[in-house]
Amino acid sequence: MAPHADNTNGFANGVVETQKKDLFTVNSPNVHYTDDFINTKYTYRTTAVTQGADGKYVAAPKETLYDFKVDRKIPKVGVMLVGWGGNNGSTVTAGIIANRRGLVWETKEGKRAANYYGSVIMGSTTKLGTDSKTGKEINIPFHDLLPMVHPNDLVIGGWDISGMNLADAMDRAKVLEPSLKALVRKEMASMKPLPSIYYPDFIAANQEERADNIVPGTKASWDHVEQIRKDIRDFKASNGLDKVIVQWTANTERYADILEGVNDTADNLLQAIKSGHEEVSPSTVFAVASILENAPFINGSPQNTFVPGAIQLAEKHGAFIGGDDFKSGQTKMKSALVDFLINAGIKLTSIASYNHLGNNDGMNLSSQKQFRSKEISKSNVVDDMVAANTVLYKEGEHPDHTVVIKYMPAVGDDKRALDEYYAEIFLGGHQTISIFNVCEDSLLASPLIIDLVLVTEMMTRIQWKAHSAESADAKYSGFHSVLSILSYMLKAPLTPPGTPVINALAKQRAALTNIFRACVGLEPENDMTLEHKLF
Ligand SMILES: NC(=O)c1ccc[n+]([C@@H]2O[C@H](COP(=O)([O-])OP(=O)(O)OC[C@H]3O[C@@H](n4cnc5c(N)ncnc54)[C@H](O)[C@@H]3O)[C@@H](O)[C@H]2O)c1
Ligand SMILES: O=P([O-])([O-])O[C@@H]1[C@@H](O)[C@H](O)[C@@H](O)[C@H](O)[C@@H]1O
Repeated sequence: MAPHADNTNGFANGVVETQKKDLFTVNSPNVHYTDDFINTKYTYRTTAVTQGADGKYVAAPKETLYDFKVDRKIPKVGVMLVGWGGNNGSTVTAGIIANRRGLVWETKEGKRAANYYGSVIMGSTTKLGTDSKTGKEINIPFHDLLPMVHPNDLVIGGWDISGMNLADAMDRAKVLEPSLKALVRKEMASMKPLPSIYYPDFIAANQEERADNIVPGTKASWDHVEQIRKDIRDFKASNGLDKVIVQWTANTERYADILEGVNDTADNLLQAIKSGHEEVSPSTVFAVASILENAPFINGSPQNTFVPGAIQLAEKHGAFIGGDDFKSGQTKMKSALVDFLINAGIKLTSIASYNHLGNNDGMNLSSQKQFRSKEISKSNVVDDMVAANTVLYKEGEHPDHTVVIKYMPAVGDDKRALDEYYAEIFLGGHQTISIFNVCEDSLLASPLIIDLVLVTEMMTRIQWKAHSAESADAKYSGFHSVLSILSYMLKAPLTPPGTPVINALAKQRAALTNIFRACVGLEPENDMTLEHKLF
């Protein structure tokens, strides 16, 4: 099918993928399909634990009944990236063009074809069940678990304080092969980021030289909120979109101070923006504007964009937010390795995480305040796994953990991550694991940008209500505004206030998988395979 006419950013719109044939249906009295919806009655089984006066635990199976409703209609979706002209923004844009057109290009290792490797939604599978005759596992593409948007159909636009068009930005990024760049250059050259807001105090001073595409004003103002809201509406209208998702892939900002009367509540935050308070960051202004436009907002960087007032505003408007900080390479590895070591009963006693990189992100992070934001997100990722193992670690005990990031221009986007994991093992022994991990950062982060969009968009089409006789006429609701289901893609998962943060990578993937399975009436995936043990 020929693509639609170019949009205002000159990015040829992929045609919205027609409702592809469902790969499977669920045969269950609890699942009812209509043309528009999948309606499911789901029994959520957990274990309620109480502790008696004698200190003994009592575990009781608990069942909660839910009704889920999934909208099967695949909408036309736009993604607006803040920092579109950056390494990640230009790379993910080129990647979607390459996939949509099925491009093949020459490299020194021979021909390479466009793919979505590194995307958990597009590049991995999930177990549907076992063949009723052979007992073999049947695995399906994760993307087929629910009626999700296809990334080839995404319309991309966005903002950047640098006015460079996306072809020149792609060259500046130095991420992609010249042969691939040549194939997408024309389309990329026609795309130019919208002007953005620039508050110098929030990012490194070394970023000033690229700030030639900015909206007037160097601190928060309500005009900035209204301008961003208008940009979102215009992008949606000019591309005939059903919905827009906004994602921050701009520079890492310093942390904002949490100030009573300024950003502690929704009303105070709105007032602080109107009064031009200097502690309101550009990313928080973008979050507020997106929330008010009911466009989900995802923060791919580590700063505390979601100050308490922003979270409260999202909850008030029933808008989706998610973050923080793409989990692309060194930390993704850590969240899997630490989970394995601690759950194997091996007492991790120190983690040294060093990396150097030479891209603009690294240059911004060479400034202490911006590095501090990243150090926090990279350091907290082991907390839940350590706290869960009271056999190895006493209350408050944890491994030493050091994070170092150095800017070395020569290596560009190809970050070098060096890690040492040092652990105590049986009878006073030690295990030392050293890892040298070259992460092509933008090629690892771009698929995460896509996954965050696909999952967030899917969540806008899933509703739930408690299942009971009384609730038969009750209204359906959306999931909580803070999308903790996105945690697999993020270093510092944002969760609804007062709820636990899970960093263990396997648990995060299981949560994503099993929530999606529940929406089509399937039990959580478990690997008991009793059918292969009890016979
Ligand atoms: N593997 C990864 O690349 C990775 C992993 C985790 C997090 N991140 C985070 O993602 C972000 C982007 O990474 P990158 O490598 O693309 O960085 P980059 O520096 O190449 O791109 C950032 C872009 O944001 C623009 N920008 C800065 N302030 C802006 C504003 N107020 N409005 C609009 N645009 C603005 C800059 O001009 C630049 O083009 C960084 O914060 C980085 O820490 C990246
Ligand atoms: O995701 P990850 O590889 O652990 O962390 C990365 C850091 O190692 C890198 O220094 C930084 O520039 C990237 O933005 C990213 O945060």
